[in-house]
Amino acid sequence: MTAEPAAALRVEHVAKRFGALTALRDVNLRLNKGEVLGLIGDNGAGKSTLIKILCGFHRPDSGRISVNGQQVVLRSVDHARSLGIDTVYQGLALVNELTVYHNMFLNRELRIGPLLNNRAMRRLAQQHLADMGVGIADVGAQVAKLSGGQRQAVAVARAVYSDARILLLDEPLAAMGAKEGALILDLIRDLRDRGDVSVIIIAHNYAQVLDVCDRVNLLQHGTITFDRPTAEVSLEELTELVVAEYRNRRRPA
Ligand SMILES: Nc1ncnc2c1ncn2[C@@H]1O[C@H](COP(=O)(O)OP(=O)(O)OP(=O)(O)O)[C@@H](O)[C@H]1O
Repeated sequence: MTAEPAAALRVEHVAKRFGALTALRDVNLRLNKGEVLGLIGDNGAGKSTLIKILCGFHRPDSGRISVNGQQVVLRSVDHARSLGIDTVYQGLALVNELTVYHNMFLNRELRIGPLLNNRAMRRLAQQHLADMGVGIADVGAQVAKLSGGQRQAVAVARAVYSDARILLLDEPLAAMGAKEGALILDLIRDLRDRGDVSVIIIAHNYAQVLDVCDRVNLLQHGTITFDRPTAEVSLEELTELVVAEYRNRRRPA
C-alpha cells in the first residue's frame, strides 16, 4: 500500500472563540497539492475566521495546522507568507496611491543599490500581467484608478507572482461585473492547470465558483459538515444543504 501524499495544508480540530462567541468549534480540513477547494457556508459560519487563522492573522485557541506535512504555528501574516501561504482578502491589500507595478512588487522591490529599479519592475509587472491575461493598459497608473475587478486581478496576480504555494482567496468575485468575474475565474483555472499552487476559495455565491473547484467543503456552525469532489455534487444538492441549515437556525428552540 502506498502512503497518502502529504497535504499542502491540513487543519485538525481547530477551534476559535471571540469572548463568549464560538466562531470555530472543531474544524478538520485537508487541501491537497494542486487542488482548488471551495469553502462555502452561510453568513457567520466562520469562513473568514478560518482563512484569517490560515494566513497567520488570528491564532487558533486549539488544534493543529500542518503545511506540506510539517506541523506549524503560524505566528503572523509574514510568517505564513514565508511558508508560501498568501491571501487575497475581501478588502484586498493593495496600496491605492501606488502604481500597479509598485503594488506588484510591494515589500520585495527590485533595487539597484539603494535606488528602486522602477524600469525593471515596470517591465516585469507588464510582462507578468500580460502572461496571465490581465489587461491593464498602463501599469504606471495608480491602483485607485482601476476598476474593482482589475484591482482584484492585480491582487491575485501579485499573490501568484510572489511564489505563493497556497493561495487563500476570500470572496474573489465580490462586487464584480460578469466580465471581471470571468477574468478572475480564468486566472484560477490557469493556476489549477499549472498544478503547483493549491487554492482555497471562499465564496458566498458558490454557484459562480463551483466550476473551478475540484472539491467543496461546507462550513456550518464552526465545523466542516460536508466534503465532496465537485464532480459528485450538484448545485441543487448544495443549495438544499445551505437552505436546510438556514431553516434550522431560524427555528425557535
Ligand atoms: N474579530 C472578531 N471579534 C468578535 N467576533 C468575531 C470576530 N471575527 C468574527 N467574529 C464572529 O465570528 C463569527 C464567524 O464570523 P466569520 O466572519 O468568520 O464568518 P463568515 O462565515 O466569514 O461570514 P460572512 O460570509 O458573513 O463573511 C461571526 O459570528 C462573527 O460575528
